[in-house]
Amino acid sequence: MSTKAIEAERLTKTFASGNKRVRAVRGLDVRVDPGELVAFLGPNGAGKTTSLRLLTTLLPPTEGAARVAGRDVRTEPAAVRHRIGYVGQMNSAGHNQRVRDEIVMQGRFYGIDKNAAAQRADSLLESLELGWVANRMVSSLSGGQRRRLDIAMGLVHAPSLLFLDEPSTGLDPQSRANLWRHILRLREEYDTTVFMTTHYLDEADQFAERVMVMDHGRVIADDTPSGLKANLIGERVVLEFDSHHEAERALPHLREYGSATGFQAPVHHDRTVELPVPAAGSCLPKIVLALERAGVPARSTETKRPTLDDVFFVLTGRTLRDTGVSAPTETSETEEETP
Ligand SMILES: Nc1ncnc2c1ncn2[C@@H]1O[C@H](COP(=O)(O)OP(=O)(O)OP(=O)(O)O)[C@@H](O)[C@H]1O
Repeated sequence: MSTKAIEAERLTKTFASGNKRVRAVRGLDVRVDPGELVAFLGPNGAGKTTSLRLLTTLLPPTEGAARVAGRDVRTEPAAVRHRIGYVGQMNSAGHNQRVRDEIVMQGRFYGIDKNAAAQRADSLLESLELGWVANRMVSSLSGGQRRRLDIAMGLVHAPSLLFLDEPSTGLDPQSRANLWRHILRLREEYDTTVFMTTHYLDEADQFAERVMVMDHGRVIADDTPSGLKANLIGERVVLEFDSHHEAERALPHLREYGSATGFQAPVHHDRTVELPVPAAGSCLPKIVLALERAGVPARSTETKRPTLDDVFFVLTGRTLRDTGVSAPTETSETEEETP
């Protein structure tokens, strides 16, 4: 039996849209180990939500197979649903319910008895720091509290695997940070595997153990954030010289150094030269020494480390902004503090 939390092979979804066929997901292969936190990134329309809906049995695949939480999405969809939590992009809780009642009701929906559902609700309310709003109406919660309630509802039946579709979209930076603190704590407390989509590359970089990038329905990269950055971009050292002329004089030495070590060509701009290197820590002292020996010492040096934005650009030819994803919403909402 599979020990993977998610194991999908050649998962495919084709939609009929008028007389056209939209190939939203084209042969998705995913393997996620228990306990991993995987971020699924991609431009708008890349196929992320459709993939999540296939893995959570909300959509049947056109082709391919997947086992999620040990069960087959085609033949055992009910068993899969019982074993996973899914938090979609829209809030699911009812506005006119009290927060705690909403979680208990969700637990009852999953067949948990009344006492156990109440106990679970209390424990989740505490973990997510929502205990003090337990008796408030859902409609009175802030955006960040609402999102945490969604997560509590997704976890009420103690699933080992949680799918989150853009959990932090629309939250202000403080609420995003707060939400993340809770997601990470829940992982520690309950050992939950998390598979999530996000448009915030900084979040994926900081919190995900693995990043999968999807474009045009296919996974085009799958690695740790640092692996993606090192393998696709590498680091760059920026050398500043006393003048444009000095920088020009240094160029042949840097080209020579670059070609001897297999680096890409240096880029000259006014008094600075930028040189791609695999690891600045070990290369920089050698470069500085080579320039001193050649009589064109650098005035200052700086190391530029790539971001996931750089990776995204190299992979898709676009920045997330180009793809139509709006910048983080700076809402005026401020997360209320626990009194
Ligand atoms: N029910 C549907 N019928 C027809 N086409 C669909 C349907 N659902 C999704 N699509 C199309 O499938 C493609 C992938 O959509 P999907 O929502 O999975 O992308 P996404 O990566 O989640 O995008 P976003 O970042 O905007 O949420 C898009 O071209 C979309 O228009």
